[in-house]
Amino acid sequence: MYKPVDNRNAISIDEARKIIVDNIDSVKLTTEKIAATAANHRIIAEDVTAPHDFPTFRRSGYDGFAMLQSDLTNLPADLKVVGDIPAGADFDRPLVSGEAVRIMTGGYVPDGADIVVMLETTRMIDKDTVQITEIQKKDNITQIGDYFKKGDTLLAKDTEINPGGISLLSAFDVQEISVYKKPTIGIITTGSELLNPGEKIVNGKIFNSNGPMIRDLCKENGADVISYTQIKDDPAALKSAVNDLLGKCDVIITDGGVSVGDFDIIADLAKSSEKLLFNKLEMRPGSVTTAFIYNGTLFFGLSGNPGACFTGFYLYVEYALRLMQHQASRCIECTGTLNAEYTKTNMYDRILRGQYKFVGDHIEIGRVGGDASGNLNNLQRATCMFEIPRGKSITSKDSRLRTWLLPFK
Ligand SMILES: Nc1nc2c(c(=O)[nH]1)N[C@H]1C(S)=C(S)[C@@H](COP(=O)(O)OP(=O)(O)OC[C@H]3O[C@@H](n4cnc5c(N)ncnc54)[C@H](O)[C@@H]3O)O[C@H]1N2
Ligand code: MOO
Repeated sequence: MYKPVDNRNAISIDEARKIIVDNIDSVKLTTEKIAATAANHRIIAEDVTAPHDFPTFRRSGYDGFAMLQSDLTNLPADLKVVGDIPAGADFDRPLVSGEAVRIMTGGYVPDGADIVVMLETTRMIDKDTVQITEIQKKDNITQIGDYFKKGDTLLAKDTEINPGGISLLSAFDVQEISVYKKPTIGIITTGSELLNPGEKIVNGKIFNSNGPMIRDLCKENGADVISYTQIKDDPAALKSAVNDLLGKCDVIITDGGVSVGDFDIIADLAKSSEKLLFNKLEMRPGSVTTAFIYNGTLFFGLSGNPGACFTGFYLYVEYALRLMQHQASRCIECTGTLNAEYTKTNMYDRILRGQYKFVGDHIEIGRVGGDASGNLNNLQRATCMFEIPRGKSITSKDSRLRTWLLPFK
């Protein structure tokens, strides 16, 4: 018994992404408080402002001597060294005319002092007297609040924190912050041909290579993969795997079974969903990449072909995962210059896996490995993807093509 072939409405990459944007609110991430030092690459959910001025005391920018500028009008000037201020030390009285204190970089500049003279432009003429011979251009003092005033924004809401931000939070002893919870993901790979690791390879069977790739792509895009299952092409098994995940995941990603075959069970699930977002794209590979909302959960049905799975993830799932975390895609869209003629043509835009390099003032792009959608020989090596426009003409060398530079590559 064969299924009839369904007619699907093909849309462009940009139309599909617009649909994702319009429906991303179906996933609303709640917030949680976490330790600031554990927040690298998390997205801050509310502004963090400076609890006080920074620096909190007048700070020396150099190792040298602190003194009064008015003592330096006639050079050479000999000043009495009345103390030593190593890093971390306080000084218990204001400095007065004729005095200098030895001070270290970052040291507290005592009241009264209004200049720090670098060690290199001083000399000790006896154990307690320092002599300054050169005119000083700068005071070398960082004033209270020079870098931040109390109430200034340290990190704005929706910022992705990086180690620089962690440093900022630490500088102000902000120990806990509010961040968006990571999107929770359930992955279901489908296919009766899929072996489990360690099983014997026989005709018709393959190891599941897309599942582990999707799992790590999700993780590197800030998501929490809370479930990972491999099922046969069996509608009952799919239903049960989906039911187990509903309500627990923000997004469910399936792989395989989205085409028009008799066992394309995801295609059937998509049809029974409350909202089909798309199930045919004017691109290859990955033309059957599907997205839909089923029982309130956002689903992405990636193609089983490894090249199509890879392409579909970067163009749509990465885009959506970043969007739900209030971030732009990390795939940098730019124009690349093709390094060799490409002769294949197609009725749909073809997205090739490639490599790029910066050459002078442009980005040179070229194919890497095979272009068949089932070919996985370039998944590791591809550092970019680029678009061969649809149509009947050959794409010549030096064509300028829409390109996406891939993150973490
Ligand atoms: N009559 C038609 N047949 C096909 C069409 C079509 O339009 N009409 N489209 C072709 C295109 S294009 C693609 S792409 C595939 C899409 O197929 P599915 O996404 O439904 O995926 P499957 O049929 O399940 O598998 C395709 C291919 O990928 C292998 N696979 C599946 N899962 C994995 C995995 N986890 N790891 C590695 N490889 C996997 C699977 O064994 C197949 O070889 O449909 C074409 N057919
Ligand atoms: O979706 Mo298929 O990957 O277009 O070749």
